[in-house]
Amino acid sequence: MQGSYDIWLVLLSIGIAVMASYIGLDMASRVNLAKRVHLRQLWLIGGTLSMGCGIWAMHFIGMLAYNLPIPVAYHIPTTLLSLLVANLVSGLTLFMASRKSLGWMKLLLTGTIMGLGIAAMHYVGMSAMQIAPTINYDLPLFSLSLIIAIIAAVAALYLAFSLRDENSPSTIWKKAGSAILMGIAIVGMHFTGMAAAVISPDSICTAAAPEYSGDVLAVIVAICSGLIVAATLLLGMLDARVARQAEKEVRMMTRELRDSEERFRTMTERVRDIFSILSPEGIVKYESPAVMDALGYEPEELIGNNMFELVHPQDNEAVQYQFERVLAGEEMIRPIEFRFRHKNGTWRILEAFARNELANPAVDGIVVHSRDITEHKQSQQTIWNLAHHDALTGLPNRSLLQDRILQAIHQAHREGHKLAVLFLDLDHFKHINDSLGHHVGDALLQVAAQRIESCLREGDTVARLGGDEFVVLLPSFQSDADVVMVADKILEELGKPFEIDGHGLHIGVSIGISQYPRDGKEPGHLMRMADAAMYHAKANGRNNAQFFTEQIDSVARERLQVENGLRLAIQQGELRLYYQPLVDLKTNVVVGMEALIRWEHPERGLLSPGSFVEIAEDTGLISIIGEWILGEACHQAKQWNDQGFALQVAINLSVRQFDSGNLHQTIVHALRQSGLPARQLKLEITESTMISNIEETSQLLERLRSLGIQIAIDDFGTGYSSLSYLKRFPIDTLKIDQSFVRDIGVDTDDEAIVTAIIAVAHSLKMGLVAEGIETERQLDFLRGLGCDIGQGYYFSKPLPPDAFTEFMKNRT
Ligand SMILES: Nc1nc2c(ncn2[C@@H]2O[C@@H]3COP(=O)(O)O[C@H]4[C@@H](O)[C@H](n5cnc6c(=O)[nH]c(N)nc65)O[C@@H]4COP(=O)(O)O[C@H]3[C@H]2O)c(=O)[nH]1
Repeated sequence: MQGSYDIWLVLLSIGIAVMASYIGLDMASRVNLAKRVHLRQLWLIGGTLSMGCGIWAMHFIGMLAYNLPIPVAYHIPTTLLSLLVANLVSGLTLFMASRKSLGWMKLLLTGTIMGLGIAAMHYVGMSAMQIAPTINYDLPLFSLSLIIAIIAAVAALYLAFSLRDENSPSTIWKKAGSAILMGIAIVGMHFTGMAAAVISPDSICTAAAPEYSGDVLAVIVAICSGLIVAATLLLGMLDARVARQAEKEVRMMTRELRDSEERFRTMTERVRDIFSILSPEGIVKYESPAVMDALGYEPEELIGNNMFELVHPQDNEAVQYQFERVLAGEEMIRPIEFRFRHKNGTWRILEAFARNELANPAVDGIVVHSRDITEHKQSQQTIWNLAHHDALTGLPNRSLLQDRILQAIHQAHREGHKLAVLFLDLDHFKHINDSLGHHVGDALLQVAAQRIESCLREGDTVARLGGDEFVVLLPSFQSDADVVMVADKILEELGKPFEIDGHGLHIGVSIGISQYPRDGKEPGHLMRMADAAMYHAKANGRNNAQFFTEQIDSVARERLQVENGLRLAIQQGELRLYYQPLVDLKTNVVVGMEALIRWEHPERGLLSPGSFVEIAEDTGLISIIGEWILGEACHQAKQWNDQGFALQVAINLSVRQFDSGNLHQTIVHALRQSGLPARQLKLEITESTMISNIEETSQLLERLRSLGIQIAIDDFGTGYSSLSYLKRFPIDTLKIDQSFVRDIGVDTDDEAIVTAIIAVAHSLKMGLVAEGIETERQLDFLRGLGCDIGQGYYFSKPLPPDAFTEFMKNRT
């Protein structure tokens, strides 16, 4: 029996096949893309039903499209069975398409099962036709329908699997194309199967009466399944749209997040500052990479650890306190500094700011921004040390000492105890420094500093003020005996010989002690009092310690008064030069005079040099005074020259004038200004001046002598110079000190010394001046030994210029 096809129903079945295929592809994606398990299950069930119903509807409508000349009825349970098969096949397709992987073997096997399943649905559906005799099948076409079904199933599965991950707008078209292909293949299988059916020409409908008209059934099935398919499609499209929208938003947010993360990372990675996020308990939640460079830790090593465990124990409480304040919502105005353990075990100094970001869900912690300031601190410390310490000995300098004394005074005041300041001046240091050179002097000071330190306890301070002056601060003591004990220890230590650069050196120390609150209440005052006591110790024979007393105070005050008065005296012209004649002992002719300074004090009258020259030397005022003396003496000598008294003027030079560096210039200036010939100028220096800085002094004297100026050694015999110096220095005259002359006729020892000095001078072809001649006997003795020139009260006391002029006039 031959049937005919209703073309509209055929087209409808093709349409439904294509839609069902599309649903299959779409559902595979949806199942795969669903993130949650229950969503996957929902899409799987929904997809199975709509795809199964779609395929089944295509098949059933395809069957209805075939019009037989006899009425056809369908056995409902069998028809429903075919529907079940269609759904099982769909379920299997979607399940397999949503698997993680699908190898070729699995694909072929599953595809074959599915193909056979679709065929089974078809042939089960066919068997629902209630006609007799039963339908036979043409084997080749039947086989072809199976092959088409399998190929279509494999292709469908492959496409569903490969397109499932794609979710771009173009995927819709890919899916649509694939769905058309698949739909045609399924329809092809169906109609091949239909073509394989051989219906006997005498077939009749076995049903009593057809339960439903084929057309009505087709429309109902088509509408129902179409609705299911369309609803599923709509749902899928809607879902896709929502998903695309959501995805777009997620993409935008992701981009923004990525950008901001990038910005944050750039900020935290490229800067040397460390950013940390801590929990309220101090547990590290985030650490920026800079922590590696600064503190040696990988960020991961710190995350999860308590930050406070790495803070220096001494700083921990302060850091915790600050952290608690931030936790309480306080804002930090100034950064906190603390030591933090580097991975290598050393301590680094960090400066940190913390901000409470607990309320910010994106941070949810305390943000700490810290910076390693160790180097900065160290250089600050170095600068501070340089500014507050003596470069040679490394001891605190004057400025730091004053600060320490001040602190100690505050503490002593609070706690009601006493403190002591010991002023130390090394004895004979200058001599060693000048004679053996600065390098020996420096080394001596360094060793002396160490020895002083070794006598002190922790908390005491020893400072170097410069030169050979040291100050010891004892911030607390009970009785004077404690201070005496320290002073004695220092005296003992510095009294031991020093072995420096191959020289065995002996020095001592003079110590002056002042104490708070008895002697003064502020650092400068205490230092001055200790200094005054130290002078007293020096005057007391050196190498001893003296407490400050009222009597010392008056001496110190006196010195201060003289110093201040002397400054005024220079400005107000109170200084005078007196002249004492020098007489040729053979001819009794005045050949020269010695210029001797006097201070015409407005209240105290005429003061002799003994009361102010030493102070002028100590304070450095001697440089200005010495310059004035040179100018004045040369000027006066030139005047006498002009009056016909061509005399040589002798001027005393202080050792400090040699230190000034401009002595040569000053002398030349005085000679040029006055017009006095250089040969009429004689410079008197003491033995100690001569041996201080031997090289420089001898060179300077040599230069002066080359101008025609004469050099005399004053007070010869009282110093400790070696006779060998006499040969090394350019000396014209030796002046025998008056202490030897005074005892001529009294002390034979002194007479012997005078005799020896005269013999030495003669043998070295030097001139001789004996000073302090007061008696005829002294004069005779000296004259008898061949002494050239004499000076003393016997001839004249030092005279002011006018009197000296008179004296000269009277002599001629
Ligand atoms: N008892 C006694 N004394 C006599 C006799 N003949 C001279 N004299 C004193 O002996 C001192 C000699 O001076 P000098 O040894 O250079 O010792 C000087 C000198 O070292 C220093 N001096 C004086 N004038 C100057 C000066 O212009 N510059 C410097 N740098 N020092 C000076 O002061 C010292 C003392 O000077 P004057 O008091 O002027 O004391 C002078 C003088 O007045 C005498 O027969 N009997």
